[in-house]
Amino acid sequence: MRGLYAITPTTLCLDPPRLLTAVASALRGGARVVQYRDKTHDHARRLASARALRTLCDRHRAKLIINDDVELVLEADAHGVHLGLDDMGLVEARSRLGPDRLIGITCQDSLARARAASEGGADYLAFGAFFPSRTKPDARQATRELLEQARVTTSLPLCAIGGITAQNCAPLIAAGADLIAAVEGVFAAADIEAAARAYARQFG
Ligand SMILES: Cc1ncc(COP(=O)(O)OP(=O)(O)O)c(N)n1
Ligand SMILES: Cc1nc(C(=O)O)sc1CCOP(=O)(O)O
Ligand SMILES: [Mg+2]
Repeated sequence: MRGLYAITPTTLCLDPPRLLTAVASALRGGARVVQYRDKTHDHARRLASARALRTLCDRHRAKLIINDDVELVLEADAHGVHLGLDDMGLVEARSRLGPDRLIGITCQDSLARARAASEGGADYLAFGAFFPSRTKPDARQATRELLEQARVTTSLPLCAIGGITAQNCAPLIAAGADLIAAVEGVFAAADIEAAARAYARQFG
């Protein structure tokens, strides 16, 4: 797993045709992972969108990760789930999803949490927020030095998130980030494909 990790804004999820058009643009621009992050509870719409996103991601050989919702991963046959501190625990999620689905874990600014997630069988570790984020203004802040420390302690893919743009992500990649996750930097752009391509270029 390496490259741009594009995360959908909830507002866009309310309009499935626009969501699919926007995600298709991000994928054409080179996004390698897509996270369906929809904080609403409209199960029918969420399931239909997740299924359509899986088909779209397959077409681009990209991975579809579902935010928070392990059961939706199974229903939509997505590639995996992203779990934070308030979500289902890693042990229970692994037992529900089996060995082949991906599980990403939020570590915020904690190497201890990263170690526990790694030992518990996570597939990638997410650190953040590296910059102020309008999507999540209250996110804890993480540093580039923390990412460097994580890099020497694990070979799992490391994901950096929080206020990351194509212009500020290079030092994070140099510090060891395999995945750069972004919401606003991709989906608030007037030209989503070009925005995604600008991130993708940073991976060389
Ligand atoms: C790639 C990635 N990293 C971190 C998060 C944050 O997850 P979480 O702390 O569970 O917060 P919510 O996204 O659920 O509000 C993420 N979603 N993706
Ligand atoms: C969903 C999320 N989690 C974060 C964390 O630090 O765990 S920051 C964040 C929001 C990322 O959106 P943007 O790219 O618009 O800042
Ligand atoms: Mg969560």
